[in-house]
Amino acid sequence: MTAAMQIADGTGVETVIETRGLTKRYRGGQLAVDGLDLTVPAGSVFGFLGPNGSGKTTTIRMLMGLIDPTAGSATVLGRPMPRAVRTVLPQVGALIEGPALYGFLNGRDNLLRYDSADPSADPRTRGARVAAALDRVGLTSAAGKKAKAYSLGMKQRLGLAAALLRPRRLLVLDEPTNGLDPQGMREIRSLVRELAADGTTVFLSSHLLDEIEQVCTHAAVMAQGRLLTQGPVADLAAGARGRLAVVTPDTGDAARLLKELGVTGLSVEQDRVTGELPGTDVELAELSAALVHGGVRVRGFGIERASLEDAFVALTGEGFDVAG
Ligand SMILES: Nc1ncnc2c1ncn2[C@@H]1O[C@H](COP(=O)(O)OP(=O)(O)OP(=O)(O)O)[C@@H](O)[C@H]1O
Repeated sequence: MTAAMQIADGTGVETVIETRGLTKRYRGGQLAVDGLDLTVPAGSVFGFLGPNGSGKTTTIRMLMGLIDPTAGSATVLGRPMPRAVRTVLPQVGALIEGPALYGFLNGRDNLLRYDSADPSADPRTRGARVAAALDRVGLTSAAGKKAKAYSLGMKQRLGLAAALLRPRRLLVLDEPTNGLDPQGMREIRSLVRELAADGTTVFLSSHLLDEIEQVCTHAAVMAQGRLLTQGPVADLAAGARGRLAVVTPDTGDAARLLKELGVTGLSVEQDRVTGELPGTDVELAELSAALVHGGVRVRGFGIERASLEDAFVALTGEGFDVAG
């Protein structure tokens, strides 16, 4: 790692994106991002999660130096943005609000065009670079097809290929799977995993909790311009307590007994009863013994792992509703 990266306070973890009090108020008065303190560790796949309109794109545009913050500061790869935009951006591959492609050119020619727009790219090795990028995103066989005939997923992949024409330390992807079908989503996800395995830090925004859980090591959760929480995905999910789940044909009796034992938020579905444990010091063995004692035929008993969605609900007191 180079000296250009920062060492986060006390932790020894290198950070590739760091913001302090980052704030954006648009001219119309809209406070889109409000005092954001974000820390993205090197080597992470960092999910920037929030419903539509929560300020994700605005944050990314500030990080990339496309718009100026109203207040606060941001460093990317250890350099202040937007001041160091010229030194930082060549090291960052970005895919923001869909790739800019020429529909009348085929995939390969689109990439050749991108590469020739880069003054530091050696024209003698251009063909090889483009071929490698096409291969990386699985577009080699479709390279001769016009980009306008590409599916949305292929267009996204071509955009990613353009971002990968040179080695990058950081990839910034704004809603990379937006509008894709499940197959397209899987392709992008596996590509992100491969890139991360090669050591590239990936920062991606999404309004899909599920996606963040599947692909990200770390996440930050935004709502209405503010950061609700950030950290390793496993820790975020663990922050929300799992639900007790009992599988039994005697759901009525089970629900009644569990209620007496202090379990709240009970819900019954077919042969399952789930609910919130009354406290952290509850003996699960006692609960199951009480059920059996009460004549309930217990076929399954345990705590269901909390998901990021549970954590989000616990944080906001509401579901992960996507507005708009
Ligand atoms: N150029 C602009 N001028 C004024 N307000 C804006 C502008 N761009 C965004 N906003 C507002 O700022 C808020 C945050 O928008 P932003 O696009 O950053 O959210 P987002 O989380 O990226 O959502 P989406 O996924 O829908 O893009 C929204 O209320 C939006 O209406």
